[in-house]
Amino acid sequence: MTLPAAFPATPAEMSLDAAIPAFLASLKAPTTLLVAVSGGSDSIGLLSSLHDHLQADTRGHRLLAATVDHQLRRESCDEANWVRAFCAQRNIPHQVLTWTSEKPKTGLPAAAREARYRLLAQAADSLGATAIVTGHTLDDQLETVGMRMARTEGAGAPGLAGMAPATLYERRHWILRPLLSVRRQAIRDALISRNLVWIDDPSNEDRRYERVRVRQSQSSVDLQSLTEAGCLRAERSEAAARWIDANAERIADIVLRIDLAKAIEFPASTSPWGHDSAEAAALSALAAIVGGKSFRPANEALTRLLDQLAEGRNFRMTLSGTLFVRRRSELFLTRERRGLLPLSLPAHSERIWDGRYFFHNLTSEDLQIAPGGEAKIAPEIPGTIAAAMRQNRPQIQTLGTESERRSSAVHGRFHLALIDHILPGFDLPLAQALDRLFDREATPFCPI
Ligand SMILES: Nc1ncnc2c1ncn2[C@@H]1O[C@H](COP(=O)(O)OP(=O)(O)OP(=O)(O)O)[C@@H](O)[C@H]1O
Repeated sequence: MTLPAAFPATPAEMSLDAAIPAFLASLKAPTTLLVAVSGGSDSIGLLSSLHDHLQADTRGHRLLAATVDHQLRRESCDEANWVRAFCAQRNIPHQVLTWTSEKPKTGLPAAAREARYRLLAQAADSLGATAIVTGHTLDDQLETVGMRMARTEGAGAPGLAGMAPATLYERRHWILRPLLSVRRQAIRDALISRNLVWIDDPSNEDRRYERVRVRQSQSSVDLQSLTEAGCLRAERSEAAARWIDANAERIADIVLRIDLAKAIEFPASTSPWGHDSAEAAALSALAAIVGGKSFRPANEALTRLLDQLAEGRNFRMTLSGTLFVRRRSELFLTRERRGLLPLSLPAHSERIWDGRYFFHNLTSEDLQIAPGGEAKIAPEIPGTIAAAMRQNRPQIQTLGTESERRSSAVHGRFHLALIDHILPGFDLPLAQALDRLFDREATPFCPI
């Protein structure tokens, strides 16, 4: 088994004092690390160990810390101040980031996580940090996979690889997790032996949260199976990337063409059109991207596409909002016509339209993005694809009756919903192939 890049060096459990030097050694260049510290044992262990090991480090890494005050519990402000004092004693620059906006009634853990990463990313920008570092442990990893197993479609599903050691957030900030092979108890033991204390968050024991229930039940997942799932996911991503590079071509704004005669002979196709094949991995990613979705199609739907392709006849079908049209040995993909909605683009705002285009309104005028922008239609494009193209492109309108193009005052670019918000490091090769296909700036390089 070859371990891909951005992957823990060992599938065995590690101590805190082994994991941190291994992590520091894996950094490719001098790095400014912004450590996300809640004050709990994991992040205090992470920060104190990084601080200790960096005393003797001469490679020029820098340490910063930030605490998010979610304002969900009365004690949260005191806890953030406690972390501030902990950092001050060690001369580690620290910021408290406060989540001030109104809290949702449902989905609070997910909303809090979104807010936390947004605030940490803003802090990383303002402080000039190269990467954000979190204290996720092997226990968190096993809980995550335990929860995903309850919902997933069986062995081989990408989510079973768990959290990646490096994840790119908003195509801009790498989030690194050096403690994914370390048990929470090992961190606590290390802290006790150093006479260090931490804060216990009472919501970690609250059985209303699924994560807590999973933690308190027996899990059948282990580090070995996790590592194998991670390797499998990374290998599939690489195979899909090679397949896309070799076979997919963008022939108009968001219309792809695949030469099937060539694709079937692709070297990685051990079982052409099988679920484990490179084309299945590539086509499921392309279906999500072209359709503007942040998740891949379900297995059952993907099977229908693969079965059609195996039959060899012309066909037309939709999958994940993507229209697939086969004409002899060519397969065309574009966004289907259904479900395209207008979206307001207020003055100076940034919005994503249809999961496919990002717009920044640089004007002081309220605008709207509507389906039906101009499309140049080449003669080789089949009629159904051309009809969809006339609807699926964006046009910018003023809010009055008269519509007007304002391309100079509105900045627009492709948005690939599947990978642009959160990109697990396993899928980095796939993201790089998609950058080439969509002529985008390269994905920022990973610090480890
Ligand atoms: N309030 C906070 N401020 C700063 N960092 C935090 C905060 N809460 C969590 N973190 C960071 O996230 C890591 C994981 O924390 P925890 O497991 O409590 O969060 P979570 O809600 O499970 O996060 P995720 O859902 O992203 O896994 C912590 O070790 C820490 O690095």
